[in-house]
Amino acid sequence: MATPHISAEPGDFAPAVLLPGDPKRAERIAKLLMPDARLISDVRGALAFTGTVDGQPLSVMGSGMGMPSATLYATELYKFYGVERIIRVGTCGGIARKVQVGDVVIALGAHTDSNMNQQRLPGLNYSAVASYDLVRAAVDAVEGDQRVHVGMITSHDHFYFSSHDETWLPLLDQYGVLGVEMESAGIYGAAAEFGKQALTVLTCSDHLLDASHNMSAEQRETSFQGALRLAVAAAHS
Ligand SMILES: O=P(O)(O)O[C@H]1O[C@H](CO)[C@@H](O)[C@H]1O
Ligand SMILES: O=c1cc[nH]c(=O)[nH]1
Repeated sequence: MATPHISAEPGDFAPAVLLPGDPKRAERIAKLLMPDARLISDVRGALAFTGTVDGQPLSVMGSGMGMPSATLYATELYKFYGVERIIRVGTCGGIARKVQVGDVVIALGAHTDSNMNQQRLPGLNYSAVASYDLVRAAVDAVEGDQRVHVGMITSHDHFYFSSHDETWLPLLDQYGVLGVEMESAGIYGAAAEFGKQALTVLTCSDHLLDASHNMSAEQRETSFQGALRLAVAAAHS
């Protein structure tokens, strides 16, 4: 029973799926965590793998960039493959001054300039929030001096436009927004639609108010170990 966008068979996905944006990051994560990982879908290059971590099944799949793409995959995983929890493992641009490049951000909730969730509940400014149990499991897994922030992020449609606007940034900082990315509000909305769980754990790859320590493109795809450990803890909690 393939879907239009996933060629896996029923039972191929584990109940918990890590969902990075980049399919190559999905492949790196699968190789890093699961010696027994097998490719279960590659439609449109959205690579998906399933294996085990410490004896527990886990899947990892690339979502592509932006809410339309990530929400489409989240919907098909929840609705057709029996997936119970999705943990996005991504990067974000830092907004709050206390967030430094390399820090981890656990997204309690995601504001958004997208209207995808408004289409679900017309007339409502829907609040897209993470699953409390997953937040708690990720926070419980923080060790020692690991720099981790827990709070709100914002999910934007544009990479190059509104979130980088000089008038917006101080306001977002004032209102406690930790960082910006492009998928979580959509994924959290899909989880709510199907009564499932979702969480986003991000690595700050660049800072919108101070570009001096920004990661290179390669670092953005390889500097996710700290976030990954928290994501796996939440996946298997
Ligand atoms: O690193 P990923 O997970 O792709 O996340 C961020 O990076 C991409 C933009 O460069 C967007 O997908 C944004 O959400
Ligand atoms: O969406 C994103 C992701 C990383 N950095 C940004 O500035 N924006």
